[in-house]
Amino acid sequence: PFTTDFKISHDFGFLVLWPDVLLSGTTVTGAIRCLRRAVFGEHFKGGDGGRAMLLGTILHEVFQNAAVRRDFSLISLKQITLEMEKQKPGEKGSLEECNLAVCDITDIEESIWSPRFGLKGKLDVTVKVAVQRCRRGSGLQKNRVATLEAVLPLELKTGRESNSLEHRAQVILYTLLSQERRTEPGLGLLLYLKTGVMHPVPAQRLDLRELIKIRNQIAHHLVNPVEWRPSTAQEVHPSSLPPIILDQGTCQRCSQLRNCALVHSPEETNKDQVVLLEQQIQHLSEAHLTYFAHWYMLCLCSHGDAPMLAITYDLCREIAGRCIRGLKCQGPAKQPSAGGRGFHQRMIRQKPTHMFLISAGDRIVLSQDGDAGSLAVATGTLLAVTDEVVDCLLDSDLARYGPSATFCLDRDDSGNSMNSHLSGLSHLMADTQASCRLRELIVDFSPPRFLERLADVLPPGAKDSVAKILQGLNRPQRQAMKRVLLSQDYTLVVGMPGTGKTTTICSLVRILHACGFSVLLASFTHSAVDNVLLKLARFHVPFLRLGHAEKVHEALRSNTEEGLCHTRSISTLSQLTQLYNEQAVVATTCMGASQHPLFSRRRFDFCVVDEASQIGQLLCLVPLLHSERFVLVGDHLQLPPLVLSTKAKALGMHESLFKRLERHATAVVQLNIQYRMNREIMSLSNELTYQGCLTCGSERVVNSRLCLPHLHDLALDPGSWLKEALDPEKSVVFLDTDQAGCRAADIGVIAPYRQQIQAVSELTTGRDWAQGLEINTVDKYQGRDKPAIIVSFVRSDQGELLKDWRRLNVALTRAKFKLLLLGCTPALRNYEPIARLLDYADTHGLISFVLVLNIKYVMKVHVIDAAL
Ligand SMILES: Nc1ncnc2c1ncn2[C@@H]1O[C@H](COP(=O)(O)OP(=O)(O)OP(=O)(O)O)[C@@H](O)[C@H]1O
Repeated sequence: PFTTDFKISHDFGFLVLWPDVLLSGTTVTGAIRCLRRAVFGEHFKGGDGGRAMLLGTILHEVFQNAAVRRDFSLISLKQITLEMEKQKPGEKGSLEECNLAVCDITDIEESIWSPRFGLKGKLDVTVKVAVQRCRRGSGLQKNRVATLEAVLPLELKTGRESNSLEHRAQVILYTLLSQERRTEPGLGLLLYLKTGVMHPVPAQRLDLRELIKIRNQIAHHLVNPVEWRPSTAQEVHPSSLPPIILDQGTCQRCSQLRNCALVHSPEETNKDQVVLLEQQIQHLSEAHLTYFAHWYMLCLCSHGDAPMLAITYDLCREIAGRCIRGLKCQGPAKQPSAGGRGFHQRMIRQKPTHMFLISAGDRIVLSQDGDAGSLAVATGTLLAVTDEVVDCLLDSDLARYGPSATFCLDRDDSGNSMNSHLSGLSHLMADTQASCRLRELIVDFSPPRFLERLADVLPPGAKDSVAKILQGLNRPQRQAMKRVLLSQDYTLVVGMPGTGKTTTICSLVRILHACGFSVLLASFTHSAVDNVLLKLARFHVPFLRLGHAEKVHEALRSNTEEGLCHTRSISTLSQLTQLYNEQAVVATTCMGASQHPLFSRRRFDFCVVDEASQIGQLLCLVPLLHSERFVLVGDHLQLPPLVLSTKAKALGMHESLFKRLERHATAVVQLNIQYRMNREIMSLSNELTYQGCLTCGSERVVNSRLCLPHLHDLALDPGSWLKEALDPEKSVVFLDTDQAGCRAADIGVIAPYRQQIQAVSELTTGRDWAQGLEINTVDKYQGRDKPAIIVSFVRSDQGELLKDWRRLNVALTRAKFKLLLLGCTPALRNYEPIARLLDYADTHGLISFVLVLNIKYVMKVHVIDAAL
């Protein structure tokens, strides 16, 4: 039970600062030698790796598999098996007064999050041991041997047997994590796979205290990444970092050396260190360093504002749609298809609660319901969700908790996307040819170069196939193909709403492929990548889809690495290398491009990035680092990158790379022929955003109307607002609620606020007539469309979201045949973009009547909606 008084003494208790910052054992122990490196390690993740880490991972896995089977002779990788066989745990355990034998394996990769100690981690192996303890005494009690059973964390080490401070410290921290699940073990085990020697590591209070102190220092630096000094010109500055250590040897081998050099200031270094650090950045100009400093600070700002631990036991979470409680496993977990990994678990929902902040594809974390001690028993991905069931891919099997256990599912926000952004920034500053060229284009704004003649790039043999692909395209789309083929550096393709971006990208990839170029296709989300690939697959262009198979569209799984390895029976490293090298088209998310080993050995002729105006500037750099030329497809007049931190946004973090490079008009081609909206709906966006530049692709598009076959059966009163609102000939109707006092919260499909969506969903969830009705924010609708859209503007007072004209533009360009806008015109006139829209609607007779609404009519709206 919580009290307000906590007592910490020499012998009892720890002071844990910022307990919501969960740090891994590796991070804390890494800080023993250099605290600064540990802080950088959390910011610029992914710097370590290489052969040693790969071997380590393989060895861990082989050992863990053998341990689970309790048979160290059966592993298919024979060479390693032989070594493993000699290294069974328990053979050489020794501690002066402890004789210890492993009797059972309780768990493998047990994941534990501990907000109590501010730590998290995965225990390599959790073992049950029998400890024979020799009790010293006198007389008859002399040298009595007691056998105790205990469950202990066992840490595997694959490198040299050092029994080092860091290794022991890691085990000690795992004894703290273990306390979240069972009684304090007071002891952990350290097993060196190379020699087979196992060291028992007692968790002494003094060691624990020192390690918690180090953890607190790292947490302090992570929580306070920037300082606000309002009196200075810049106002916000990076906070001071832990000091640079004075050990040249350690620094020279450090994976964070470049990042350390990029942020160091001369006054914090000694003479020798200055030389070492300056060497790392001597290739950079003042402008490059300024770019680095600016974006580094933006990332820190945004990181400092990000919520820390998503899972606090807050009763409001369920009501706010942030979690699903009361989930029960429906039968045992299945193994995923085609060599996939993890546990495919279907869970039954006890009631269909709303969950607006979690959707398929999200990273999730499962905790045991109502038991703070069993936080994060599994993590994974949400595959699908209905009112009745939830399908997840998990990293551990929930069977061990028994059939009656109930779980709570939360979105896992602990993974920090800032790492990928900073990794992009750090690589941009590297001393390589590719980074140097990108710096010239992006930081120095060197004008992009173009060839004069297509004949210089088009191989004669490809002419016919290229001409055939071009046939299906309209003039601006063909123009875009030509510009890309002539480009030496980059092209920006502006895809206005409904202008066939996917068709254009797909044709572009086909043409580049036909010309013999290799292409890296990237986007922000998995679904956007798959969207293009699904189209591409129809044209039989071979491609490799990187990414976890379970996150990839079912129809594309045979093109994933797992799928291709399976169908081609790839089992050796050289076969895998060949697969990586021979694929002319490779597709990935931007984040995926920062992690996959393929990118350490391969460059592409072109990189095509979809949704580029919505991708953060630094994240967009990640795939570009692996190609000679790039094409960004987007529209900066639609939604910009999402930046949650208001401070970072105010300082310019929402500037996409697409927007930054748009200053070079020669690089820009516009797609302005659209196939989505009829003329009336399109005219709103033309008036508001595109200055009349957007045109309809055909007469059919111009005159298309919503088809309502049952409209006449409804016998609506002549002159009623509903009759007018549903009239297919009136493609745009603005329902003015000013005098009627209608609660706008009662109607709507697109709304700018989550609370509004929640309110409307509560009225419709589970009702037959609302089946398939989609209610969402503008942001979730970007890139999509529907035959009819109802936009509820909601507010009758000032609000930030409505001020964003790009958001308004997206809301107005989702409907194909019918757009109903609902709002209070006098209030909405306070927003400049909407005022312009209202003027336009007014002069074109689109604001047709004042609405008098009561609850009867609300129900009618829904009934009619079902009839659509
Ligand atoms: N050149 C064209 N001629 C005829 N129809 C086209 C052409 N280009 C695209 N379309 C049509 O336009 C519609 C939208 O195209 P597509 O699926 O490529 O766009 P999208 O990427 O979903 O839309 P957006 O441009 O809004 O992102 C499709 O029905 C497609 O067939």
